[in-house]
Amino acid sequence: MKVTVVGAGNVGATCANVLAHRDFLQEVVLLDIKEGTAEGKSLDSWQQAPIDYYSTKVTGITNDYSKTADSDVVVITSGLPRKPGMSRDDLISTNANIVKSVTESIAQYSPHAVIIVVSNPLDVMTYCAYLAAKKDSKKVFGMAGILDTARYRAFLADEIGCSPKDIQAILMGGHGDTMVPLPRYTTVSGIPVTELITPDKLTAIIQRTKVGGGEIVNLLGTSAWYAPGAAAAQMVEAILKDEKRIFPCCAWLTGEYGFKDIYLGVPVVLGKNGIEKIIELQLNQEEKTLLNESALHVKEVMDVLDQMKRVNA
Ligand SMILES: NC(=O)c1ccc[n+]([C@@H]2O[C@H](COP(=O)([O-])OP(=O)(O)OC[C@H]3O[C@@H](n4cnc5c(N)ncnc54)[C@H](O)[C@@H]3O)[C@@H](O)[C@H]2O)c1
Ligand SMILES: O=C(O)C[C@H](O)C(=O)O
Repeated sequence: MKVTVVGAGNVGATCANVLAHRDFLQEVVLLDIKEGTAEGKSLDSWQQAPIDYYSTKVTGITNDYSKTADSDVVVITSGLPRKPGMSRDDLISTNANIVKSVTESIAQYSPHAVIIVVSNPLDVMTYCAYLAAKKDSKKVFGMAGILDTARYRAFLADEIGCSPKDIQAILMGGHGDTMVPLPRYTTVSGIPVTELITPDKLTAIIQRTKVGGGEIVNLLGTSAWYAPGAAAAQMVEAILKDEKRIFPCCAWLTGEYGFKDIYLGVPVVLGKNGIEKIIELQLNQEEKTLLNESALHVKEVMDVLDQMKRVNA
């Protein structure tokens, strides 16, 4: 089993480090375009191994894709993060070029790899990787829903005064302010969340979740990495261990939920073949309306990418 993480910045290095801590792989390859970055972080991670008691070695590489050959899973985190005042969509032109060229190199050396995209704007960068990889959409998908759901669960745990471990939730839609947390599908150890929290508090938490990425950008001047890196690692583990975990992921829809030819966050089953199933929940009218709004926004930004491709063709 071989895993490559492209981009040894905050998210990529965290993802590789979390995978090393899980200790089920021999090696994680970490690649960056900037000389020394992946090598330095890999060395640091290896020096943590005797302390934290793991044997997975992270190998750092500068841009030599031959060393990533025959990866089973590749996580793409290369690209600019946003700064305060920016939206994720503002990153489209820079990151589309990066994601396209990285995906082409990955496809050349690891034609059978499952590709997990993390770079923003997430839904559209996943589409960009899908176009560049020219492979089954079940093997090209994006990480966002696990992170967004984790934020929602963490905020609920704070409010209810319980462990975040006991909160189960699902969230759908694009990775942006139009994402759709689903209180009807949120429980606390089996108890409907609405029995433990007032409607006003729940509405406030949903709103905070939607702008959860921006909250961190405003605090740090760059975007989050601990939870995003761990979320991507959780997807890698589910695939390589064929766990059949159910997670919200950014998946290519071919009619599910009434949408076609769009990447959007939906619940899926993750296993050794990538996305093994898209789960279709019964949404009520309000939920459908919110999901439609979110899909419309994602489609608009996908159209910008298609337009950029026509101009550059
Ligand atoms: N999907 C999500 O939920 C989510 C969460 C957090 C961050 N992100 C996104 O992930 C991306 C990375 O964020 P970060 O905080 O790690 O940024 P970062 O700046 O810390 O790291 C990005 C790394 O990519 C590298 N890079 C740039 N071009 C490259 C190329 N062509 N090939 C290889 N490496 C290249 C850079 O040298 C840098 O080390 C951003 O686009 C950010 O918006 C997404
Ligand atoms: O908010 C960002 O720009 C990064 C990421 O998408 C996040 O949600 O943390």
